Amino acid sequence: MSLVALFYDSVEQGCQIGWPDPARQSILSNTRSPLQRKISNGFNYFEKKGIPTEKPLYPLVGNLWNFWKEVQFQRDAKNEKRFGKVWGSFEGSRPAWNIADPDLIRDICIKEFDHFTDRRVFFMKDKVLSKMLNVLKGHEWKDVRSAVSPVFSSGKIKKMSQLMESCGETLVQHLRKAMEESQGVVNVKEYLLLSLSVSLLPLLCQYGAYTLDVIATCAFGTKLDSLGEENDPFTKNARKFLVDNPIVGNPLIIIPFIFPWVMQLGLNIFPMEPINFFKDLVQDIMKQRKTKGHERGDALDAMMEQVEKEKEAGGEMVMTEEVITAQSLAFFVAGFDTTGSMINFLTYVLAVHPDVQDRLYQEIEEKIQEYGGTNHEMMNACAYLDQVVNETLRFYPIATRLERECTKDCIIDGMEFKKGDLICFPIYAVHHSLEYYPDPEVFDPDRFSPEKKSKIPQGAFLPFGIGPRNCIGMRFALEEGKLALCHLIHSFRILKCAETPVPLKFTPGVLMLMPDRTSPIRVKLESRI
Ligand code: HEM
Repeated sequence: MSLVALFYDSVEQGCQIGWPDPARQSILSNTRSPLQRKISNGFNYFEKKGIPTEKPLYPLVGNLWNFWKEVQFQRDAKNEKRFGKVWGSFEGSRPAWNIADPDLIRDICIKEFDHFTDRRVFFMKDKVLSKMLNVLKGHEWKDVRSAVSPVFSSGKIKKMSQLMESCGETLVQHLRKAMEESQGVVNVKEYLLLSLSVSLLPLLCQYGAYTLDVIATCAFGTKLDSLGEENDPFTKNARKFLVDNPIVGNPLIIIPFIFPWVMQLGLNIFPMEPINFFKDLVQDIMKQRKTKGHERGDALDAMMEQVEKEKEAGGEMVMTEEVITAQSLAFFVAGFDTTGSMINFLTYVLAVHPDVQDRLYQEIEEKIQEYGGTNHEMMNACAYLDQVVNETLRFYPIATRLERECTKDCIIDGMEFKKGDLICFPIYAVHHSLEYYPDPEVFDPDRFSPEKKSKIPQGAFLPFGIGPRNCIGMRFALEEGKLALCHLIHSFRILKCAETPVPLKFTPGVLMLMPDRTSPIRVKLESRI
C-alpha cells in the first residue's frame, strides 16, 4: 500500500472518530485531489472551531513528529505559553484537544464524566489483557472498577503495608551492599539503552527490584528478593515482560498512533511468554487458596473475597478468573515503573535539598520512636513526609499527561466536543503554572501544608489523575513510596555528589518523565546507623 493510500485511510479513520461533517465531506468528496489539499483540509479541525492549533509539519504523523523530537512536557509548556490554556494538535490524523485549565479539567473528568468515560487504547487481541482496568471501556470498565475498588480500601492497604515492610528491609540491605561496593555513589535506578530504541528502560535494579518485590508479594502472593534471586522464574519473566520487550521504546510503536486499525491485525504490545507465566501463576495460587483456605491479606485475597460477595448477591459475575488475572497484570503494567520513578525522584530532591532532608529525618525518627518502628500508623502521622511526597509529584509528575476520549457529543464552556475526540491534559504544564503555584520552579513542600493545600484548585494537582477514572492504585503507591523513603532516610544520609545531575535532563519520545540516559540520577549514600 502506498504512503498516500495509507494517509487517505488514516484520514477516514479520523472522520469516523468524530471529525465534523463539512470537513469529512470536503475530504471524502475529493479523494483524488492533491495530497497537500487533503492535509490542509484535515488539519483545519480546530481552526474551524476558533481553537489555536499546533500546526502539524508532516502528513500522516501530524504532531507526533514533535513527540519524538522534544521532551513532551517541555513541548506542552511551550505550547501553553504560545496558545493559552486550550489548543489543538494532531496525533497522526486524529484531532487532540490539549486542555491546561483546571476548571475545564474538573468539568470533563468529574462533572461531565459520562461524556468522557474512556481513554484511548489500542485494540488488544488477548482475552485476558483486554480485561485490564486501564484498557477497559464503557460499562465493562465501570463494573470492573467498582468490583476492584475495595481491594484498595484503607483497611486492605494497612494489611498490605505489613507485607511491604520486609521488601523495605531488603531494599536497605541491597543499597548498603551497593554503597560498600562503589564508595557510596549509587545509581539508584539504572537505565539501559536498547538497540533500535530512542527511549530508555529501567533495569531491575534497586528501586525497580523493590517495586517488583512489592508487586510479587501484594499482587501475586509470592515472596521474592528479585536482586538476590535473579534466576527465580518470577524475576526472569518480569524482566521479559517489562525490560526485554522488543516493542516498548521502539520507534515503530508510533505506527498504531497513526493507523489504530493495525492493532486489529492481532498485534500485542506485550510479549506472550511471560504473560502466560503470570496467568498460570495467578490461577495456581487461586486454586491453592480455594482448597487450603490460606489467607495472606494481599490483593489476590481481596479480589477473591469480592468473588464470594458476588456469588452471595447472585446475578452476573464480574470478577471471573480472567478478570482477576488481568487486574494482577494491570497492577504490574501501571504500578511497577511509576512507583520506582517516584522513589527515584524523591531520592533526588532530598539529595539536592539537604534542609528538606534534615527536617524529614527529624520527623521520621520522632515518629519511629513514638510508634515503635516503620508502619502504616507511623507513616500516617508524618505530615511533612506527605508534603514532601506531594511537592515531588508536583515538581516531577511521573505521568506528564492524562487522556480521555469523548464518548458522547457535548458542549462545555462553549466548546463543542465530538464523540471520538481525544482530550489530553498536560499535567506538567499545569503543575508548573505561576497561576496556581507561586514561584513554580522552587521546590517547596510547604505549599502542601494544611493551610495552603486547600487553596490549590482541584484540577491543578493531578499526579494520579482526577475523577472516577483516576489512579486506582494511588494509596497503594503512596504507602509503598513512603515506606521505602522512611527506610532509606532512617538508614542513610543522601548526599549530592559530583555525579548528581543538576538540573535534571529528560528523555524525549516517552510519555513518562524519565531522566536522560546520559545523566541518570546518582547520589552518595552515607550510613546513619
Ligand atoms: C507513583 C506511582 C503512580 C502514579 C504516578 C500513577 C499515575 C496514574 C495516572 C496518572 C493514571 C491515569 C489517571 C487518569 O486518567 O485520571 C493512573 C491510572 C491507573 N493506575 Fe496508577 N499510578 C501509580 C501507581 C499505581 C499502582 C501502584 C497501581 C496498582 C497497584 C496503579 C494502577 C493503576 C490503574 C489500574 C490505572 C487505571 C485506572 C482506570 O482506568 O480505572 N497505579 N495511574
